[in-house]
Parts: sequence; structure tokens; C-alpha cells
Amino acid sequence: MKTFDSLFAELTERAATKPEGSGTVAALEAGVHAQGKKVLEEAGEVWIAAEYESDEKLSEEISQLLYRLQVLMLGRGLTLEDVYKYL
Ligand SMILES: N=c1c2ncn([C@@H]3O[C@H](COP(=O)(O)OP(=O)(O)OP(=O)(O)O)[C@@H](O)[C@H]3O)c2ncn1[C@@H]1O[C@H](COP(=O)(O)O)[C@@H](O)[C@H]1O
Repeated sequence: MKTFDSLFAELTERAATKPEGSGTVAALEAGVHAQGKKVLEEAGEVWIAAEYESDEKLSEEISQLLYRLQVLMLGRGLTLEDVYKYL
């Protein structure tokens, strides 16, 4: 199963190799402003799902929020260590 760390490694590789058709590459090229909006959008969807939707839907929305946070981290050039040191 994919983990936060393994997804980050995968997205880091996408950022480096820029394969055609990668949504991550497109999201990185869209810039930090667009990446931040996606984080906010997904966070809102997590909140709504937590109040009104199933565990499965909530889990899916949380996975999308984690993905969007990682895209923003890459967009700003942060590493996992930059964030983990505050946990
Ligand atoms: N985990 C994710 C992931 N989570 C969310 N998303 C993107 O976020 C979208 C869902 O978010 P929204 O709710 O905003 O849906 P939407 O508005 O219909 O989507 P968009 O129009 O914004 O694309 C999905 O359609 C994906 O584009 C993801 N895109 C990719 N990944 C993983 O990232 C890795 C690299 O993916 P690629 O860069 O596409 O190769 C792969 O392992 C993927 O599984």
C-alpha cells in the first residue's frame, strides 16, 4: 500500500522527469498560488465529508488533501524532513 513517504518519493520523481500526461507535473507548473487553492478546496471537501458523508468518501477526500499538500511542498521546494521536524 502507498504511504505518505512513498507518494512523496513518486511525486518527486515526477517533478524531476516530467513525464507526459502527469497531473502532478501540470499542477507543479501551475504555480504555488494554484497549488494553495487546491489545498484549500480539498480541505473544504474533507470538512464537508467529515460532517455529512461516509467513512469511505471521507478517506478518499483525505487522500486527495494529502496529495495536494505534497504538491504544494514540492512547489515550494520543501522536503519531508522540513515538515517532519515539527511533528
Ligand atoms: N494521489 C493522487 C491524487 N489525488 C488527487 N489527485 C488529483 O486530484 C483530482 C481530484 O481532485 P478534485 O476533487 O479537485 O477533482 P477535479 O476538480 O475533478 O480534478 P481536477 O479538474 O482538478 O484535475 C484527481 O482527478 C487527480 O487529478 C491525484 N493525482 C495523482 N495522485 C497520485 O500521484 C501519483 C502521480 O500521478 P500523476 O502525476 O498523475 O502521474 C500517482 O500515484 C497518483 O495516484
